[in-house]
Amino acid sequence: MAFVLPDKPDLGLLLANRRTESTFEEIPVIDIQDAKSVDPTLRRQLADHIRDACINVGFFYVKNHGIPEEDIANTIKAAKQFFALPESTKMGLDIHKSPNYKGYTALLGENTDVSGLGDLHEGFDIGWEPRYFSEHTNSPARTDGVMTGANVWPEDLSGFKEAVLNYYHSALILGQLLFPLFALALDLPENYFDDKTTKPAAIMRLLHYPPQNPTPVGTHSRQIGIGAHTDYECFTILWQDPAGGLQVQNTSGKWVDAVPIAGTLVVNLGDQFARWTNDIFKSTLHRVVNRSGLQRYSIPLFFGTDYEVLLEPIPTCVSPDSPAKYEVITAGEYVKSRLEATYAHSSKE
Ligand SMILES: O=C(O)CCC(=O)C(=O)O
Ligand SMILES: [Fe+2]
Repeated sequence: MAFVLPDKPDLGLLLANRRTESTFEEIPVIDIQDAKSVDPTLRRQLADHIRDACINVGFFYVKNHGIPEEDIANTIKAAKQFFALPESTKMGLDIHKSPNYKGYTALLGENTDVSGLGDLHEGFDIGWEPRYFSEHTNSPARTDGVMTGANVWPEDLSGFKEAVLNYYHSALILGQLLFPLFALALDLPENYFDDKTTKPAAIMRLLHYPPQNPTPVGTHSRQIGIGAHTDYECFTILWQDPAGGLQVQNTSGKWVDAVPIAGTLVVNLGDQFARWTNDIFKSTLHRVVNRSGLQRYSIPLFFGTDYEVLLEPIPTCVSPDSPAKYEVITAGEYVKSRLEATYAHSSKE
């Protein structure tokens, strides 16, 4: 579905000058039901809303996202069963044993904010599963260069793998729907990312956050659910349960609650998009503090370009006044270096 852009000779300056320092108090909710409309005006309108969110906030909720509620419910049920397993069983799938960070992360195993003392969550990470996808799609065999590494799965947890991969597959479809909208939001042809996302590079996590003790007023705990960080890939698709606790920092430094809204998912931009756009799209700092008194579960899926793609600034996002800020490296090298830093403190080597 090609969308013909009107002539915009000043496009480069126009986009590069879109950089904003505005702050925000709320995270917008965007209905994406027109994402595949045959009417290009509706797609353009939707992309304009997305652009506003991307240049001002870096976060938005999506309504009508298309991931079946049943897939979500089955995956959360599977996550609860997995995290209830004995620690020794989960440690059999220790992420440090896997090439490229697949498997189980114990409580405090990650330290997302280097000034923190470890994150109060446990997690389970997967990526692309070749056998499943060759049965379900026509995707060719793939290699992931420096990010190559097979998934690991718990034994004897009936239905776990199917539930998790079903959700993963649905979330990938949503991601593939969003890429053309991000392209339009950048005044690029809708298919701009097609040849850069031929074999979705997406890591998905199941996360479990036990409730944390209240911190005395005026003090800040150095152990929270997940320390303040930005994500590494282009964008994250996040399901969060009703317990709440996700917070997003605005440009004034205030933490704004990303309150769970039933029927929506949160989408936030990551550092790959900040690099593509020379920071015109915001990769916004966020964290989780689970003060609900409840067990909290969430499912982030981090969607980036193919791992061998170079993260080069889009020409219209640089100008003499806004020169390129970032060294050009491949998506795989970039993601790998960020994962190494995150897990460095719990690495046994
Ligand atoms: O659990 C959440 O709500 C957010 C998780 C997150 O920010 C991440 O895993 O990068
Ligand atoms: Fe994150």
